[in-house]
This record gives sequence, C-alpha cells and structure tokens, in this order.
Amino acid sequence: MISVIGAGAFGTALAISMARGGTPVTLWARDADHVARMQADRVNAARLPDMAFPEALRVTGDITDLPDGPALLSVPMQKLRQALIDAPALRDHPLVACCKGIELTTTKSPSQVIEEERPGAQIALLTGPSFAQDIARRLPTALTLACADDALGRDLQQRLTTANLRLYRTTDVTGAEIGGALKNVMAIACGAAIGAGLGESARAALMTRGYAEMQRMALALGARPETLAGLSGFGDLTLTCTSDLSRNYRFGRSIGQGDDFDPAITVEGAATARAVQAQAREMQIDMPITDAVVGLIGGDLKVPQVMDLLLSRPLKEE
Ligand SMILES: NC(=O)C1=CN([C@@H]2O[C@H](COP(=O)(O)OP(=O)(O)OC[C@H]3O[C@@H](n4cnc5c(N)ncnc54)[C@H](O)[C@@H]3O)[C@@H](O)[C@H]2O)C=CC1
Ligand SMILES: O=C(CO)COP(=O)(O)O
Repeated sequence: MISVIGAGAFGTALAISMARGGTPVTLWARDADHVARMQADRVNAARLPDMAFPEALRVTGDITDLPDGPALLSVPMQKLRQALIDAPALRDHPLVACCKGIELTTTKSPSQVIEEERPGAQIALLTGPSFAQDIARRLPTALTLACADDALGRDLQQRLTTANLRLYRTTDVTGAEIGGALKNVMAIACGAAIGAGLGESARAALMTRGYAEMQRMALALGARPETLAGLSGFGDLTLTCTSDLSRNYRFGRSIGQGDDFDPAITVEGAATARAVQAQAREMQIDMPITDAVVGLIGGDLKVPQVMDLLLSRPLKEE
C-alpha cells in the first residue's frame, strides 16, 4: 500500500503508474472540491486530463485516512514543511520526498526539512528525469531512489518500481538532492539564453558550466561525484535544459523573450536559485550561473549583461 500526498502533476502521475500494477494507492489532496471532482470523474482534469485513474487508485481529502506503507510527499519544495505540519497523522510512514529544490528560508534540502519536522523518521528521495505526462502515458522512465539506509532503500526500490518507472538506488541523498535542485536553476539559464536568441552553442556551454557548479556545491557538501553523473544530476539536467515540457526552461525562455509567465505555474528553480546563492556565499563557493539566474529573475540583470559578465570572467582551466 502506498500513499501520495499532493495531487499535482507529479503526485497524480506517480499514483496512476503505481496503481496500474494493482498496488492499492491512496492519493490525498487538500482541496475538498478537487477531491470531489477526482472522485466523481476518476481523472485529475486540472493536471493530467485524459489519464483515467486505475481501479486501485483511491482519492481522499482526509489525512487520517492513509494506509500504512510509504508516503510520497509530492508538493512543491517551498510547501514541504507546511504540508508536514498540516499532516500530523503522517508519523510512522516511511516518507519519500518527491520534490526538487532547497528551502528558501532555511537553505535546507527536502530530507533535512523532513528530518527537522519528523526527527528519526525513515526518509528517502525520489528524483531524476521524468515528466509527469510521460509517466502517466506509460512511457519508459528511469529515476533515482536515494536513501541513506540501504535496507530501506532496497525495500522502497522494490515497492515503488512499476512497469514504466525503473528505479535505481543510491545511499547518496545529498548528491541526489543537490542535482535535482540545481538542474532547475540551470534550466532557467538555458531557457533565458534560447529565449534571447543566443543559440544552441550557448546552451551547451551553460549546461556544461552549470554541471560544474552542481558538482562544486555537491562535493563541498560531501556528495559522491558519480551521483552527479547519474540520473538525478546529469540525466535530469539534460532533460530539463532541452525540453519545452519543462516549466523551469519555459520560465527562463519567457525571461529571455521579455514575456510574462503565469505565476501560478510551479517553477522550483526560482526560489531555489536564491537559496543556493545564499548557501554558496556562506560556503564561499563560486556559482556564477546561479548568481546570473538570481539577477535575471529579480530583474536586476538582462540577458546581454549576464553574457558580458560570464564572458568577461578571468580565463581559467576547465
Ligand atoms: N511535474 C513534473 O513533471 C515533475 C515534478 N517534479 C517535482 O514534483 C514536485 C511537485 O511538482 P508538481 O506536482 O509538478 O506541481 P503542481 O504545481 O502540479 O502541484 C503541486 C501540488 O501541491 C499541492 N500543494 C501545495 N501546497 C501544499 C500543501 N501545503 N499541502 C498539501 N498540498 C500542497 C497543490 O495543491 C498542487 O496540487 C516539485 O518539486 C517538482 O519539481 C518532479 C518530477 C517531475
Ligand atoms: O523535474 C522535472 C523533470 O525531471 C520537471 O521539470 P519542470 O519542473 O521544469 O517542469
């Protein structure tokens, strides 16, 4: 039995994929109207229209109505702490963070926020390259299941793998979290470059130097380099920086084109860029692309200024 907390695009896609194999899945949403509509229509029309719920998927708005077994926390990173505060019934479940980012107010990662709110809980992270639409459409996807406790990680890997969702395991939670958080920042940078007409070569340079920033921060925090080279780092960076399906990439592109962007759309990289910048400054780590993204989002910098700043940095070894 599996619970999914948050009926956004990702939570709904995971619930559909896991229930298709016959595993009983309970999808919890906080909005009563949304719950009633999903129960009546057996579809999440707001996020994944046309993706019918399998029989084994049950929708509830009652947080005390969750079965035993792992709970997948599928809410935006900046809402994770509040979701845990609002869900005191979630206590003995293994908690699997499904969000990508760093908390702006504390510079904590998903697992650190969960540990603060539920000291001693069994904690894991599900991350990696996957669009909700692809998972729900049964297209093949491969993700990282990160868990410091290898025995728990093995158990969750077995329970959460589905016919189209293949999970690879790691105990390097820090590496997986930093990869997932920072790839969104780099996707905003790439979107801005493409939106401003700077071309594919500029995007490749930003992805590669962005990857160097991801590594610099992750290794300083004790992560393993091979984690950054895996699905949660390189894999997700590639997907997010090159696909129109990515909201972070599209947000960046709107900045590059000087267009407005719907503030209701979840763009994890925006708050995370500011959180990472603060953390990097404290740790004295050089993160020029992250700095540029913060400047672009705040309106302090325009794309041509950013390019001048990045291109005029002192020449150095790769
Ligand atoms: N959409 C995608 O393709 C993927 C998303 N993710 C990650 O999943 C996380 C969630 O993203 P999406 O589902 O796409 O966002 P979304 O915007 O589609 O949905 C977010 C959901 O969280 C709910 N929510 C917000 N605050 C809450 C709270 N305090 N308590 C309970 N529920 C709350 C909202 O009502 C909404 O249903 C993000 O960190 C994202 O990076 C990861 C992989 C793929
Ligand atoms: O994390 C994702 C793909 O792995 C989804 O990316 P966006 O949040 O940019 O849409």
